[in-house]
Amino acid sequence: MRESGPILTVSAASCRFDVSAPALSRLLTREPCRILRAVETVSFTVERGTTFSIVGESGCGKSTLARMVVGLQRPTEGALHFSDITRIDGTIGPPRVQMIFQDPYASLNPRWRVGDIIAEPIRELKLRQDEAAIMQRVGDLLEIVGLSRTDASRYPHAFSGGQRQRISIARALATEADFLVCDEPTSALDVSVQAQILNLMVKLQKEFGLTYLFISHNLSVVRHMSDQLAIMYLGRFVETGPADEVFGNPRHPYTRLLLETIPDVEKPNRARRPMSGEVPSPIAPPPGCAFHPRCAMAADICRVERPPLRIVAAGALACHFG
Ligand SMILES: Nc1ncnc2c1ncn2[C@@H]1O[C@H](COP(=O)(O)OP(=O)(O)OP(=O)(O)O)[C@@H](O)[C@H]1O
Repeated sequence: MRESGPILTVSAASCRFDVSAPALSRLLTREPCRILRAVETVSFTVERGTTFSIVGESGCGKSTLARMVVGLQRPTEGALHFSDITRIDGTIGPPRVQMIFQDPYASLNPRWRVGDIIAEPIRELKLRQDEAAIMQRVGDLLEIVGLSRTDASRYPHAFSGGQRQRISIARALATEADFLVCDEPTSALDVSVQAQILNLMVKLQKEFGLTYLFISHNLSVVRHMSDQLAIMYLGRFVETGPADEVFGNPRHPYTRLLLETIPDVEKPNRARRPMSGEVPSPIAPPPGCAFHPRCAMAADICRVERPPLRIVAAGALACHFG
């Protein structure tokens, strides 16, 4: 039974959106076509049972990449491939992929009881035969995520944000998912609740051998749960590698900038540098290295030549000076 090895391989995947004005209006105004490059030639593999995190500021293409992985968005170029896996019950096939969204208020149907929300995928996928077995499984799942069996009869509005995110996780597990794409799953929650949900996710990963693709704008959120880390800027990966290495020895000036904005629990009085500058438009990215307008190290070459992502130590880096 293969329990390790790549579960997802993404090969030079790009996603471009045509955001041009309607043809007639372009004809009249002579405005050219406008192509927005949300994700540009991104390649990576995710190993089974591990967490691969993608971090970057708002608008850098993280959600578009997540949507491509779950099949909600087709890549305009490149390919994504899930490897077949062998499950505990001996069945072989592609992994079941589920997404956990940022907003646990919007992602649960307010008119459904929690029990029906979690039971729906079990019924849909015919994972249990009779109603008693379905409700037994719903109760088990509620307990697995730290809620109580009796919560099945309540409606989502009766729960806090953190509890709702637990319900979302239970619903994802109800499909017997192997691979969870988590798009900012804790960013709508209070800091103390964030830690509880992250701890739950780590526990579930160990218990069920889950694989996570974890998306966040906040490096501190992914710090303790990532195996591999990719830093994304304007649609491209600029630094990748084992999480310990990227945190311990950040090479890209953008990674260092992201790290400087994290509060340091050991040095609470250290001045936190705010993020300077804005992410440029993905419709008209700057020439050369897209980060150069915000980079304190930028030299002439950075303004004209885009640094390719090249192998450095156990990871990869796109910087002329790394
Ligand atoms: N369907 C679409 N049509 C046109 N542009 C889009 C579409 N979806 C995303 N974009 C654009 O693609 C770029 C990347 O967006 P995306 O949501 O992937 O970034 P993000 O890093 O997840 O940001 P956020 O954290 O704010 O969601 C943005 O400029 C966004 O406006």
